[in-house]
Amino acid sequence: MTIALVGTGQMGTAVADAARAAEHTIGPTFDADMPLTEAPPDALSSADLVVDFSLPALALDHIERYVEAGVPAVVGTTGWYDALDRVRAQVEAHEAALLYAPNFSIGVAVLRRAVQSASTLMNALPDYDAFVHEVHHRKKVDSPSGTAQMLGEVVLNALDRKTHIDPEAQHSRIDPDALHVTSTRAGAVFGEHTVAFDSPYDQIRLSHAAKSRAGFAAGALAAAEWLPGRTGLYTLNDMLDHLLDG
Ligand SMILES: NC(=O)C1=CN([C@@H]2O[C@H](COP(=O)(O)OP(=O)(O)OC[C@H]3O[C@@H](n4cnc5c(N)ncnc54)[C@H](OP(=O)(O)O)[C@@H]3O)[C@@H](O)[C@H]2O)C=CC1
Ligand SMILES: O=C(O)C1=N[C@H](C(=O)O)C[C@H](O)C1
Repeated sequence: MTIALVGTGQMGTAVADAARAAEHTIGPTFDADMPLTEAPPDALSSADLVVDFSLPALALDHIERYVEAGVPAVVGTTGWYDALDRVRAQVEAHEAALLYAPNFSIGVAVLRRAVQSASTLMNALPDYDAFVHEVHHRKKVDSPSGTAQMLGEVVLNALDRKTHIDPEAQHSRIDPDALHVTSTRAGAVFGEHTVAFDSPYDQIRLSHAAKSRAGFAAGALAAAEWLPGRTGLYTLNDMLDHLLDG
């Protein structure tokens, strides 16, 4: 398969390494020096699929281009999920194929299921408060991380006593109805996510820590191999549900 890469930074490099190791070909590549938005309309025509790990601010323009060009796209770039309904409408109108995930690590997909189960139990246990915390490297441009937002929504949807996510630093007491989702940026941390449930008696923590970017790249490559031949808007969970649950 010939894979076009949009974004050749930390993740684009990891995906290229994984793709070459699996004997795929890296086709056209785009970055700040060769922006996709300024490339000719047929710039992706030699690719079977595009993998996008670029900048949150560019994601929607890139997605529009993939959909209109009819090239299947795996999108790892975070920070655009408020526009999900618009993207879904674009994908459906063009019968395009797009798979996105805030985190392509299979371990995070397992964590998500564990958080879902724990949160459902916690709904009946009002002594437990909940919070989400994430830690990433200093170069990360968006916060909270896409993964922390996703995990926060899983908790929010299961806990009737939480009405909204509050991602901001607090300068006064937090609203008890808010789910506090916080971020730390330090050093070269690949990505750590914790969902915790805290009671007067104990604290339960569900955590994932990436050891490198290889797990994200492997998940993105698995998605790239799964998507061609399908149409619609998919998440990594749809793919895993299909592979694991049949
Ligand atoms: N879903 C997942 O599993 C994961 C998602 N991510 C997300 O992926 C995104 C990228 O992360 P990361 O690789 O660490 O970031 P980097 O900053 O290392 O890479 C960003 C890339 O975007 C490129 N870029 C900048 N401008 C343009 C443009 N106009 N057109 C095309 N490309 C452009 C940069 O180009 P240049 O190199 O020339 O500056 C760079 O190659 C983030 O949103 C991050 O949150 C990260 C890890 C895992
Ligand atoms: O920018 C990163 O590095 C990462 N971003 C993703 C996110 O925002 O959740 C996934 C991973 O944690 C690494």
